[in-house]
Amino acid sequence: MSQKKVSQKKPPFAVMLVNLGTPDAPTPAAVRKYLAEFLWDRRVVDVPRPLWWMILHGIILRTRPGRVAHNYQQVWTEQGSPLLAISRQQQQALQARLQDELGETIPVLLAMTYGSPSMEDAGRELRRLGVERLLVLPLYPQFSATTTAAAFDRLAASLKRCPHWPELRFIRDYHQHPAYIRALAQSVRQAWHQQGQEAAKLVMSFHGIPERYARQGDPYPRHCEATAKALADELGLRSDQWLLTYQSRFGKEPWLQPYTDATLEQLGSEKLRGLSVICPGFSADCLETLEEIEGENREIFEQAGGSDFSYVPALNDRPEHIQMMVELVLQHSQGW
Ligand SMILES: C=CC1=C(C)c2cc3[nH]c(cc4nc(cc5[nH]c(cc1n2)c(C)c5CCC(=O)O)C(CCC(=O)O)=C4C)c(C)c3C=C
Ligand SMILES: [Fe+2]
Ligand SMILES: [Fe+2]
Repeated sequence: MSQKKVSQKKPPFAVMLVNLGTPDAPTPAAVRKYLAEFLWDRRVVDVPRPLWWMILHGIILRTRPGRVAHNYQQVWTEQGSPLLAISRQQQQALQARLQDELGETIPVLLAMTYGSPSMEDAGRELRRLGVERLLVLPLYPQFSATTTAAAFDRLAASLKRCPHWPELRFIRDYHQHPAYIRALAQSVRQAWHQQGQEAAKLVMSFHGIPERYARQGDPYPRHCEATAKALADELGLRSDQWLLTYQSRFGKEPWLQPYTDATLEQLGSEKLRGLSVICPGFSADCLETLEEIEGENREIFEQAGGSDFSYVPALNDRPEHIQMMVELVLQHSQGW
């Protein structure tokens, strides 16, 4: 969006939406560059550096980018990567809604932890606008050190050589926020209304992390469990109507379980008719939802014998999602 159109009067504060980041193009070279930055972060992979450098550069970055670039090609849009295109829509919609709500321009910037737009890009824009207070909203409803803390590290690194710090507030998570749970429930009800009936089962699939990280204290699985339970309660589901699973496993060590793909294979083999999958931890549709769930996991379920699969899209720029962001911003900017 055109951040240059913002008026010259100093805004009372600005909001920075943060998400993971995505390759610049669905090509092996661009995916290699993205994975090289992302997978080098110790918050993401904590294997000792010399060994990890050899594995990453000697094996993973030689073999994975070709296959993953092919996957990105399946979901790429005219506006580029879905994650970036949808994040831009969220940015525009939030700025417009804040303008309506507060009657003044609150600049909303977008920054990615990896790749572009970078935190430095956002920092330059903040300086141009004369912003002195910054509210950072990482679009990860559930806290994990692998995502939320990594975003914080990246922000701190971008400020290391910055002589003009803004006052900072950082939203840690919103995994049980009523407006978030309501928005998720509404998206499920709408999907079921459009398909003419409720699904027999709702699978709530979250991105996984290594089990070891949770044992070391990452509260992420507790946050996912709380979100899933709150969503099930909001929808009035019985305990046999929903399941919590974890997707996107990477590497050889055990990740959080049950795994989404194994669960869907099992449900398919039981000849389940009517399965909806929602991914509440993804605020924007991306490779992991569109290709892995709507593509790959649908196929696993159907090939095992299941039928009537549906994927409930991420909250993206749905009005209830943007309203939730407005509520978070108003709550966390008090006194500014
Ligand atoms: C290697 C370890 C990984 C951890 C830990 C991890 C945690 C994690 N990731 C997300 C959200 C997203 N991940 C996405 C892609 C993606 N994730 C990993 C690895 C880990 N993620 C990889 C290697 C990739 C790239 C694709 C691939 O090579 O398979 C994305 C999608 C990005 C896009 O461009 O669309 C998101 C979003 C969360 C929420 C999370 C922990 C809670
Ligand atoms: Fe990931
Ligand atoms: Fe994946």
